[in-house]
Amino acid sequence: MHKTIDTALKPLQGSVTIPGDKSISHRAVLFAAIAEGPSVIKGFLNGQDCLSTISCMRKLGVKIEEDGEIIRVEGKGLHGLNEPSEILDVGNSGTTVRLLSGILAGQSFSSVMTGDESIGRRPMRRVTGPLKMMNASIDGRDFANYTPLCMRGGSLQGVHYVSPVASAQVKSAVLLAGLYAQGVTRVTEPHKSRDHTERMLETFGVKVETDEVSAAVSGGQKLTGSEVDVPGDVSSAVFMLAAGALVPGSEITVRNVGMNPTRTGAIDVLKRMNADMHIHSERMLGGEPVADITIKSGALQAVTISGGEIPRLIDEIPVLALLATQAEGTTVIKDAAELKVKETNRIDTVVNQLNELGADCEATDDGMIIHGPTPLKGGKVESFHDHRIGMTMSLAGLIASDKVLVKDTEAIAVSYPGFYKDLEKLMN
Ligand SMILES: O=C(O)C1=C[C@@H](OP(=O)(O)O)[C@@H](O)[C@H](O)C1
Ligand SMILES: C=C(OP(=O)(O)O)C(=O)O
Repeated sequence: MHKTIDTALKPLQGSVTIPGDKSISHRAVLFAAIAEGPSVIKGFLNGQDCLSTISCMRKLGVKIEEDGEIIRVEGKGLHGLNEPSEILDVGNSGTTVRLLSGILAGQSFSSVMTGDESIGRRPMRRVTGPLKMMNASIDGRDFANYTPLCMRGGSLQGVHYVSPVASAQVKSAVLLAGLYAQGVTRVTEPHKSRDHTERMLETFGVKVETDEVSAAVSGGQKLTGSEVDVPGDVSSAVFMLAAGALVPGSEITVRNVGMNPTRTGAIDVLKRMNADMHIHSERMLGGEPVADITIKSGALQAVTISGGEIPRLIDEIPVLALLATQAEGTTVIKDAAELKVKETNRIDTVVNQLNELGADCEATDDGMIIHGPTPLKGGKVESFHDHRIGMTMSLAGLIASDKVLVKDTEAIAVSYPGFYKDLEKLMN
């Protein structure tokens, strides 16, 4: 499916409510499945990735009822999952394959996970390595680095894993395996990654010990079924905020934005870019901070984005790059080599597709350099089946001088199925 985006002829106005957080929705289903007793998840994201998590857990024998944004899960307890008779298909979801690896590492049965072509290119040794250190038996292409992964676990031993990458998927997989392991399992990262696992394990009754860059659990702790309220996904909200910042004369409000400090790097960057933004109605929802954000369009300044800030905005870099094409000065994004192992190599795809429309971006080894402001022109661009690239290029179409055709936009349903509907609401 291709989508043609027309230049926005009038300012955006009004408000949208941001749908559920993808990271939190995955975790809610996974943790509820291995908890004892029923759980109810409210505000669940019905994106393709989270639906892949539901489908894998069903194949492991978990009863899950879907009722729009409300999901009911009959927990099976830590040791109640069944050996699956079919291959577990994670679709396009890195979070599903990596977090589920941690749970499957604790099962004495055999299971096989695979996913789409993009998943088949993403590195899995970062999780299978530490899980093997804990005593899980895992095989796959290139010595368990690529899917399909074949796992048989059980009898795990706790470890202190010092991860070379700041990755919440690695941290979560190891901590989940740690629930099945003898003794204490600790993960230390170079920078703090999103901490939804630590927060939600506590909601399910597990004691997690944390400090700035480490998290630890003791094995054998059971989870108790719970009620989870999923806040809106800040990663999706940033697309709407960018639309409001870019289309001249706009003033919009995005509601229900998850404001977990491990996720709000892009909000900090928008402030540094001088975006006219007001954060209000701050509140707590399901153990996570939430707010509404009003933004007006206006002149933007170039910024430098690097270091410990990168994990706090890793998924927002494509759209921040688009904003940088319209900012005064040179934006430098570095320390972001992780972008190369996402759904696409997001350094190359972002730089090449923005340049197709007349931007002035250069790829570097660990990021990109963007010279702005440059007017964007119409054209045909690829999403390469990467949801974040599809949304970024669609927003480029709003400010380009002519129509932009974005290819394969169905991928957007991976994280934000209502993206065009929300955008159209702001355009009417
Ligand atoms: O744990 C999570 O829910 C996620 C962690 C991040 O990946 P890494 O752990 O690879 O950094 C992020 O890019 C992904 O969209 C979701
Ligand atoms: C990288 C992403 O997700 P995942 O790793 O779950 O595929 C993303 O949502 O941008």
